[in-house]
Amino acid sequence: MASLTYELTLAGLAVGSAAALTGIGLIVTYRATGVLNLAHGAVAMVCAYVLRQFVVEWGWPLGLGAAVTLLVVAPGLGLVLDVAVFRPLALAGSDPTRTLVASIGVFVLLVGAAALLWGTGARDDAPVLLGDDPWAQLAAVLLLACLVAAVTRWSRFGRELRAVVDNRPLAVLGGIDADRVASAGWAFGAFTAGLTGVLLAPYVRLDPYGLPLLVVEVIAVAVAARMRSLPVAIGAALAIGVAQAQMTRLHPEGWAGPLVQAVGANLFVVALLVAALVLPGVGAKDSLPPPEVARRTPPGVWPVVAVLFLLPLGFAGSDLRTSMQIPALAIVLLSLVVVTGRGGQIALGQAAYAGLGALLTGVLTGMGRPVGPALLVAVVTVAAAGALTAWPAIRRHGLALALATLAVGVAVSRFVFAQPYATADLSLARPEALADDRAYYAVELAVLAACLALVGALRRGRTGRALAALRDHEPGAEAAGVPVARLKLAAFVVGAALAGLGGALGALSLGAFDPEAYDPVRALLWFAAIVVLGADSLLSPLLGAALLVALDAGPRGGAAAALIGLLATQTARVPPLTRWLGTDMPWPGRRREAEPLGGEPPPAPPPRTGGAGGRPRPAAGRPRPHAPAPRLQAVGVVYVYPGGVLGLDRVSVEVTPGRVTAVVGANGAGKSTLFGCLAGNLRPRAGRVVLDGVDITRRPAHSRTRLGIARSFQQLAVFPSLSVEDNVRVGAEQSGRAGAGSATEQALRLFGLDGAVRRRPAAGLPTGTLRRVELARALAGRPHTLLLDEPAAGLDTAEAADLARVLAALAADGLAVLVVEHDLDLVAGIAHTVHTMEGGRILP
Ligand SMILES: Nc1ncnc2c1ncn2[C@@H]1O[C@H](COP(=O)(O)OP(=O)(O)OP(=O)(O)O)[C@@H](O)[C@H]1O
Repeated sequence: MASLTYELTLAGLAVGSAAALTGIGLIVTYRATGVLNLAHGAVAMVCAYVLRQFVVEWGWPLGLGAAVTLLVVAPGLGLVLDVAVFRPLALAGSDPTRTLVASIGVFVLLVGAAALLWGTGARDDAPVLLGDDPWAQLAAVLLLACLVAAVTRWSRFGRELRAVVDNRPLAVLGGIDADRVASAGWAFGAFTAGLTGVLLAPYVRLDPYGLPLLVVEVIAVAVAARMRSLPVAIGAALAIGVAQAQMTRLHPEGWAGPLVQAVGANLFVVALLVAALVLPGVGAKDSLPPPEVARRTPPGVWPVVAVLFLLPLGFAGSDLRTSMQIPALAIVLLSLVVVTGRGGQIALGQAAYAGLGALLTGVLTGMGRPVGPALLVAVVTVAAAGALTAWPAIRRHGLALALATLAVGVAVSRFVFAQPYATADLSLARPEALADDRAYYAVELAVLAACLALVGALRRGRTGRALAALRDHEPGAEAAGVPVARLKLAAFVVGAALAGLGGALGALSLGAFDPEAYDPVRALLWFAAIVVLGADSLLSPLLGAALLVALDAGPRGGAAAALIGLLATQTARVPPLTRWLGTDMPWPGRRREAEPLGGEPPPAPPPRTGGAGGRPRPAAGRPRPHAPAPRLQAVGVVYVYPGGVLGLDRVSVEVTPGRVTAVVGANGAGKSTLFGCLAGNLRPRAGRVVLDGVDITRRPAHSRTRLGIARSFQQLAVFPSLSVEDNVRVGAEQSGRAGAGSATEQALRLFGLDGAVRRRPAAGLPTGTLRRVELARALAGRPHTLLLDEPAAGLDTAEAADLARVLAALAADGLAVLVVEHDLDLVAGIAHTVHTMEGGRILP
């Protein structure tokens, strides 16, 4: 027994050391470049193919082939990725999320290129470099880790690397060539990827898909190490490797048997799930950047598309069968328009929902249920699964969200689609009436048209505006009253249902369940496709599905992946394709600097005040708050930041109806912290926030907005892709009060935004105009209390004076106004009460 334990431990160490190698490569690249390279495994796969090409195909000696592969090809590939993909993105001022999309593009491009060059079949003759001696592998890993540690600790390059990692702009100012550091990071990362690839290739099937995904699973060890600690990554990799090997001894009887074995064989996937869904998220809190400007599709485009989609009705045989994949895939891609295009959420697990839809339909029809009801039950079940899996993901952003959705996709693929107990003997027979391919294609088209109409209506209406607001500026959307968590969940649920429906229709067209069709790599390809075509466009799914099916129907697979991948790596240079058709100008596009309205001067802010007793009063058009205005109070509020900094120390303050209350103080005095506690973005450790006697301390931000407490932001929080009118409308619609239309009109009029500017997208309008848009949005919800965080920031003197008049008038009209402001002139002119803060306290 002891010897079996020893043998299994050795086997586990071999797997663990390969995983540790990946962890080292991922962490070093991330530290040097800020990029978590999802394509690490694809680089590993390409290097394994290259070594095989040298040694098996061309007959080179193994040593020479390995040296050229590891010391020339792999670092060279890393440098090419740096120069051709990631540096241009950094120079274009790209955000981490776009960089993430580029790394997905590299993944898809390399997988596609490998399929084109070497075919999609698995090779079992990859050369063996170190043998299966785990000690040799372990020694190689430890040697490499020591080398990395020594270089980073003691060499000049190491000092530069640490400086760049700590603060890149500061390092550059200090004369460090950050590009050189990044290039070295890419070259080293690619070298470790290459080493992993050539070590693993003989023991796993070498094909374009398997190895890259295997390496994706191992990202768990880098996440567990918080993308920082090499010893933790190596320890986690070895521990999981050994535990996975030891689990092969378990053979429980009964229903748990296959499940335990599946877990045992996929412990890295379990670790990825835990790392992505349970551990705190890694990476910056970015979302996809919003599209710049919404454009209308020219009227001629849709009829042309309709005719093209009707053409296959005249086809027969294999052409028709191939065409039948297009509407099904278009529905799957449409799910990404909802989640990614409109909702701005990264979704890398859609293949799982598509596959589950197909699988459940197959199981139900296999049990004798008719196809229609089976499809319906399958879609509803997949929607529920979407809710379940999205729940842990919805509080994550950017990289963390990408990993969470990817982990779900990989887990479903490994634990469901790859398991014989789930997919054995599954066939999907169409009903008699739809046995004819042409009839089935017609039904698919009808379903696709219905889905397009549904998503189109969703995008145009109140939910579509709220989703766009969420995508454009999440805190701003929350402040406007959008229930962010619920809306994200709804987007993921609708997305899962659409993906499930498309997946089921695709499987029904084939008459079989093909697990390869729902491989997690597909999900990456679909995501990249919808992003490069234009994520917030109804045309993209149609174009994307036609492109992917047509290209992959050719003699060699991989052409579609290569093309889409290439485009996804070039988002800094190539705009989304549907832009040429005049549809929604979608992401990606650089956010433009604020620029004046071409030709049209910004309308003058409305000093529409005046009235009895010399007190300013806004025009009768102001959206009226509910009366009488309740009183907002902070009572003994204490707030402590996670690092232990005391933000607020027993602060009590009252925001009184009909008065302007100002809070002033030096930088770091605690003004923004107080603001956050009142608005609901920060939860106090002690004390209460009270509205008209009711404790609202635990109410989230959007719910406080619905109670009548509106806020503005220090940094502008408008929704750039929406028009001025829609920005304001979101505030009116989400406040939960009736009469959104008239409230929008009144707010637009009050702030002089009811002219031609109302139809302009907020992107690119001058700061002064955007401040008014933000205030109009806040007032459109008919609040009784207005919290303003440095409202004069970025305004010129005239604009600040106009703002002061409006605020005074609003207070005169009964509103409770709190202003946190540096501009003491503004405060002196309008405030009835001024509090001074210092060191987290209100001075007596
Ligand atoms: N996220 C954070 N983590 C840790 N400490 C923080 C954080 N945000 C603020 N602080 C600290 O809390 C204290 C209060 O900061 P706060 O931002 O509320 O001040 P402020 O008066 O609004 O300053 P400013 O005018 O510069 O915005 C400061 O000491 C600040 O350094």
